[in-house]
Amino acid sequence: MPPNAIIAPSILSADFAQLGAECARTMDQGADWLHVDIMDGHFVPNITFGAPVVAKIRSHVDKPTENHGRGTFDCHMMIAEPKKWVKEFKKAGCDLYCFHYEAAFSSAAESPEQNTDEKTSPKALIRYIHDQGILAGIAIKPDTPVDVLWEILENPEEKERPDMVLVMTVHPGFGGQKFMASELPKVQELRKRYPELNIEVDGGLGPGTIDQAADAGANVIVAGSAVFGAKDPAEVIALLRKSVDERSQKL
Ligand SMILES: O=C(CO)[C@@H](O)[C@H](O)COP(=O)(O)O
Ligand SMILES: [Fe+2]
Repeated sequence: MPPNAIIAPSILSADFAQLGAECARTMDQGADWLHVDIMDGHFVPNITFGAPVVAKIRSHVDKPTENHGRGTFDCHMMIAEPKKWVKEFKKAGCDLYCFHYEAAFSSAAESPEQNTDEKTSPKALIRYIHDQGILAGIAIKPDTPVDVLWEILENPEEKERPDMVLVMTVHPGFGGQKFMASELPKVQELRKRYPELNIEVDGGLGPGTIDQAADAGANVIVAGSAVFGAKDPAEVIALLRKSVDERSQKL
């Protein structure tokens, strides 16, 4: 059976003028993790905020007492140079550093396939993140086939294997976009091969789309506009959790 449901509201849809209070309130409403979207204006056509803001909001939410525990800061790094920022985000309070596969290779290579530099490979970056004492996640955009992950997930070196895979269900860059059901076969394939893996979906998740994602096998659910735009965010969080927990029993 897949791991338990983890509901991770994306604070991209929160009121940025009151971020600390918004984060604390969302945790009180039943969130497990907070999903923190970091965008640099290069990897994606949008800019959010950096480590100093993460450090400030960290003080409004209790640190998790165990890996993957309540209060985990799940930092989704939509940035062109993921290795450069690991230490700073760890210092700021990031618990799970999720970088994009597409950004992990040396910037000198024109495409991941051209990269032959082991030091800048995804597995080297995962090892580096683990060496800082935090969890590592790897994300793929809609245009990236899931097959690129097999080699990374099958690595016999535990330190070089990710703790979570994020399958984007929108093109990264903005909240409030339409859910892409076309990405769900990636989740199905991942779940078939890795029954115990934390598989996160991000983009367009809410009451109308959760059942499809849960049926495919996703257990970590990011929801921004569906939670922060709801009249009753606690009800939406509970509904997302119920869908995942019920459906995961049938997988
Ligand atoms: O990473 C991203 C967007 O790039 C997401 O985390 C969004 O912020 C999710 O927002 P909704 O689609 O749930 O509104
Ligand atoms: Fe995200």
